Amino acid sequence: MWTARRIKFPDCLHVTSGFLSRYLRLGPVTMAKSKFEYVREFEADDTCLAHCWVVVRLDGRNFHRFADKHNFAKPNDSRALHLMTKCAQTVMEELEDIVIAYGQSDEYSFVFKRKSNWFKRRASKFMTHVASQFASSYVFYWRDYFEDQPLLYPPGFDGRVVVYPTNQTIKDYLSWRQADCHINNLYNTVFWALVQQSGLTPVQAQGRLQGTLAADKNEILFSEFNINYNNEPLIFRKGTVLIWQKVRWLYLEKNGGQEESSGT
Ligand SMILES: Nc1nc2c(ncn2[C@@H]2O[C@H](COP(=O)(O)OP(=O)(O)OP(=O)(O)O)[C@@H](O)[C@H]2O)c(=O)[nH]1
Ligand SMILES: [Mg+2]
Ligand SMILES: [Mg+2]
Repeated sequence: MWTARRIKFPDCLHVTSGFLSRYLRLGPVTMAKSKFEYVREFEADDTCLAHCWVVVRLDGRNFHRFADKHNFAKPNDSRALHLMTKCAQTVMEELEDIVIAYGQSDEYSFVFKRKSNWFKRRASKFMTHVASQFASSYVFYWRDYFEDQPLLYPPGFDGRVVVYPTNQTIKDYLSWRQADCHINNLYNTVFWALVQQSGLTPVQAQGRLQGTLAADKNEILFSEFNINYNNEPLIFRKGTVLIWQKVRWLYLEKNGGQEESSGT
């Protein structure tokens, strides 16, 4: 049974540090070949297949609610999209070997180069580093994009890793995400026009759009709302691609003030 005992603070500190130092001293020596070593065998090998493109895709957790609570504009909130892109940019700058990123709505995909050996290609390392860097950036930069809208609770992002074996499959993956952006955005643009401009209820708007094809939706937008879908902003229709750009940068040499350029 535990009994409450009054320990003066310095005594307590002494006891704690004595305990710690004993364990730290023994730690490396005993743990290296201890009988406990076998537990490492429970760790799964999650090395991504060699020579393949590795994709980490993040997606906002329950962003339907998050968007509502934070008064995102419907169907697209430019602040939210640009904040997502700022986070993706931070991920690309802070982590290694990401060659391209693609984002739309509450998701971003990051493609690692085929020959990347970052963290020995362990999927869990790729995914957790991307997710944590992205989520912390989202909170860190929130105020830069949502000046008058306080962040009401911490957002979360799920992540998955998928490995693509050929250039064709990675191209098709990116095309698939972009097609998803297009289909959802066309639907949402008409849906919210019907609700916001024609006064339909969400259920009525949904009913009106049931069974319609892309051409029908374009027609509704044009004939009823004078909107040419092709003139909608590209960022809404196609999403955002981030790639590295080679730049020449100038610096001044200490002596002589001569300008030189260097490729990065
Ligand atoms: N109003 C508004 N909502 C957005 C915007 N971007 C994303 N969303 C919301 O975020 C949702 C993203 O869809 P999903 O990722 O499929 O759904 P989710 O609610 O995040 O749920 P899970 O991903 O399954 O956790 C959309 O359905 C919208 O409700 C935006 O710019 N404006
Ligand atoms: Mg989501
Ligand atoms: Mg999503």
